[in-house]
Amino acid sequence: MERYEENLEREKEYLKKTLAFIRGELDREAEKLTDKKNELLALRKEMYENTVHFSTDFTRMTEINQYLSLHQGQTTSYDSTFKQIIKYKKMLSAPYFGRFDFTEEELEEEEKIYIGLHNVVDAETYDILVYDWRAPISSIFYQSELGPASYRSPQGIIKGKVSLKRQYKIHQGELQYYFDSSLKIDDEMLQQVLSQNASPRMRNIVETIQKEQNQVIRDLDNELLLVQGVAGSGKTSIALHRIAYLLYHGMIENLYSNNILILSPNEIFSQYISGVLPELGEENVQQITFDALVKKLLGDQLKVEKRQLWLETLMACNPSKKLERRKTASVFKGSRFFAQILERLILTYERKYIPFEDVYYDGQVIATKQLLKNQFLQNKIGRPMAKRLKRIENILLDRIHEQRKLRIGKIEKLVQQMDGHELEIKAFSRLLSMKESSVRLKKIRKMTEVSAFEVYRLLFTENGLFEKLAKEIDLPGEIKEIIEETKENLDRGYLAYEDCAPLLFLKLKLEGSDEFREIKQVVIDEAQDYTPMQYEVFHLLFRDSRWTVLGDIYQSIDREGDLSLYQTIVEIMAKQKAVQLFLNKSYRSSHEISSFAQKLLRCPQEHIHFERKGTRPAIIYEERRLELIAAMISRIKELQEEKWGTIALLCKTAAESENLYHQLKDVLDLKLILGNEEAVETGTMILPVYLAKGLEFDAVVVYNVSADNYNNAADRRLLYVACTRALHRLILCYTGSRSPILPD
Ligand SMILES: Nc1ncnc2c1ncn2[C@@H]1O[C@H](COP(=O)(O)OP(=O)(O)OP(=O)(O)O)[C@@H](O)[C@H]1O
Repeated sequence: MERYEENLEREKEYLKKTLAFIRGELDREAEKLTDKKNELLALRKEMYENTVHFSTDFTRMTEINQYLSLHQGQTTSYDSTFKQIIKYKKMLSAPYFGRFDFTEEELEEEEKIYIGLHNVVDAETYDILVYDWRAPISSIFYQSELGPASYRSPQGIIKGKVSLKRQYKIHQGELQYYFDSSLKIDDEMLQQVLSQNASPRMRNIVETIQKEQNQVIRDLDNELLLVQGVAGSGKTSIALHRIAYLLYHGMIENLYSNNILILSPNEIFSQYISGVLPELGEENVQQITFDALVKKLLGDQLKVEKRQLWLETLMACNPSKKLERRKTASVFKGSRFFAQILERLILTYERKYIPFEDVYYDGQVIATKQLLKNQFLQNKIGRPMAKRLKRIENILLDRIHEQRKLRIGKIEKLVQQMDGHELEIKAFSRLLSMKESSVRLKKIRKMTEVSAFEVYRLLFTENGLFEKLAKEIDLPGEIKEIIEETKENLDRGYLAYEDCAPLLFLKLKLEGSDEFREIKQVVIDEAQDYTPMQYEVFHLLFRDSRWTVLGDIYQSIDREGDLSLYQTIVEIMAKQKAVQLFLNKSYRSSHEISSFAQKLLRCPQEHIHFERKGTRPAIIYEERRLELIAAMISRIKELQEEKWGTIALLCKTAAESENLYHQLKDVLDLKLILGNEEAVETGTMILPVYLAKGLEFDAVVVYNVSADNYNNAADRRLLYVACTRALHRLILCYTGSRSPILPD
């Protein structure tokens, strides 16, 4: 104890010194900021006074440009000082959270390495008071135990010995306590973090990143990193910390926040995770949902079914032959077999369906049908079809242009012979020529314009074409009906959710795309929710990107998922260096909730839960619905009195959520979430399970777990998702007969 007190004093001294240094730096940076601001204002004034505000004069333009580039440089410098100030201010509350003592091999001196959110360096003495958690040496803190340890530095592997590992609880600049951990980042700290209330925004976990998580965060070797992790294993958290890590190292490799893209399941989720990167001192990166991608690439011309509507249809408890067929169609259209059919469709279209014709100009053939076709089919560098057709169009238009003068001359002669145009021969001739050109252009474009939608439609409308292209491919039993139903949809300009990815695939193959050229890193969360066809689309869109793909096959709600998905992704992305990692430990739910959720799965996964004791999940049964509602109200009121920050009442569908909301809203303080909200806030809310994917709540009440509502394999996975959203309390309630999925 005496020793602890002694060390505590020393640690307090170090903290005091570090804080004093940061305050000094803050003052200096603040001064710099004022100077930079004044310089910027002066430059703006000078620019305003000394340059013209509008000019087509080249020399004046260069002058303006010089000012603009100076202005841009000064603004960047101002921004970087401003960011540094924010970083220092944040660090005043807790400049670091851990320390380890390291002696490098062949060096005598032991170094005390303090780890925090950012580097704190004394530029005069070169002393590093705090190391950024992402610095190469900091990996030891997450990765190594006491004893021999090493880390990868830009100069190679550095070996040495760790003699101490310490963690601190610093609050508002005060050291409250510390403890030494001999083995791993101590459970005590993690216990504390995990016993907190859930937050409506995801938090950073930088102080307690675990060894297996650290491996994912710091992997720089692989171009494709796949992570299968159980519910609550930290996949989303890791994805965001990985982005922060990549950005830190990106300073060397020119990777900036605008080069990274997160594919997010929905807008609520996007909002939920949007705080982590700024908390880590980084700029947020772009997030996009699949629906938004469809809109971006296809525009507004078609009526497109969004994922949420598809899920709502899927979850509805009125099974019909049509719905079963749609599920089959959705699996098939999401498969690589269908991608193969679409590839064959493109080849067939190229050879048979482009209406090449002889092109005439001024009574002469300027290109024969055969010549055009030959030119088009010559494609040694694998250019997309639309680009090759455009090239042909340009060649034709160039040829026409060459002969246009002659043609106008001829038209003028004809006009001269006409009555009534003697005074306007030139103008009238030009008008006639323009009319001719417009008719001709239309004719040419009939050959050279290709619409992905029309090509897709052809597959379902042209008699026998689908069967012909599907040779040696196993088709679903009801393919005729599926073709017919797709045709009906397309004929009325309606694109079902399962047709979105195939149409995008076709469009990207036909036209190519430069839309996301700047993207170098794509992060896909909830990877199990995308079909192989969607991965084909991502591959075409983000051709030169590296990938971090994280998912849990047990949480796929619209299809049966299995581990083969990851192999499929490896094949589609075709990267030289790919690796798959597994995360089996879950951190979200209490021990009791985790064990309960595991029992829901028919084939329990390899799963370790973090030992945080809680209350056993409760299952409420009432004979009548009204009694059930009354029981639920009283339980939710209890939860509210217990002061849980976020309480979610989860229903199977949006329709059920809405219904229940209207029955409860006068007695309970609660919000209805149907997917259009900006974000989920604290309080009690009611929402469909599929919208709660990826989120978490202190307490979860799952409504209507009856045999009618939850009975098949898909319901099992949905219920698993629902239960694994809970941190501290889980209540399930039903009336009628109990779902057979629930454990005894
Ligand atoms: N190392 C850690 N330290 C502290 N908290 C952690 C750690 N790892 C995960 N958590 C916490 O566990 C919870 C679950 O994390 P996260 O949502 O990232 O998991 P997930 O694998 O994406 O979950 P799911 O697949 O169920 O949506 C979060 O509250 C997160 O803060």
